[in-house]
Amino acid sequence: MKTIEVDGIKVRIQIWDTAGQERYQTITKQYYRRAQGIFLVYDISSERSYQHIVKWASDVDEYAPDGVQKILIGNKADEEHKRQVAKEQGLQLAREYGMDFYETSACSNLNIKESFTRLTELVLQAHRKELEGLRTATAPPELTQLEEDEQQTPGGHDNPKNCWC
Ligand SMILES: Nc1nc2c(ncn2[C@@H]2O[C@H](COP(=O)(O)OP(=O)(O)OP(=O)(O)O)[C@@H](O)[C@H]2O)c(=O)[nH]1
Repeated sequence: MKTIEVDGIKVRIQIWDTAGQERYQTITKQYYRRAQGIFLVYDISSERSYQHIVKWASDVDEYAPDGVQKILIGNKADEEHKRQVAKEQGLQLAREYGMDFYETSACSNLNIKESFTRLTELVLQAHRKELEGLRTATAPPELTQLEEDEQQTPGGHDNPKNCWC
């Protein structure tokens, strides 16, 4: 559990680290079910881990709820001398999936806070949109009509021709 502040709001996030190994896959899939945000992480010093992202992404599509927010991460950015995956490859893949992308380092604390803050922001935004959708769908018809009429009124108080008093 971690509390972080996003847009002045204190948000308590619960972080789960799934096992990457194949033999734990049955358990891993259960983590997806209630996730609101997911980091897909590869290791910039391992081309193989980058290739594996396709598999992770398809599992997420299959098992995570619709509307889950995702960010692609290239970790171990401190290991530049061992780099096998160019930053542009990460950016390209993230673009294909429509995700944000960060290169991070858990060792040198590069972009760790930034990526968690961004994912939390995306989850909050999605949650707000969902609430807004529900609010509109359940608003009484008269209220909806009134709101639409108000929006169509040109000028408002500054326009004497449209004065309602
Ligand atoms: N240099 C470097 N090493 C890292 C970094 N992050 C993790 N490691 C090392 O990479 C190894 C694997 O880290 P884990 O956190 O166990 O990786 P994981 O993906 O959770 O592994 P699984 O649980 O097996 O899926 C450990 O030796 C870590 O110390 C990083 O940013 N830079």
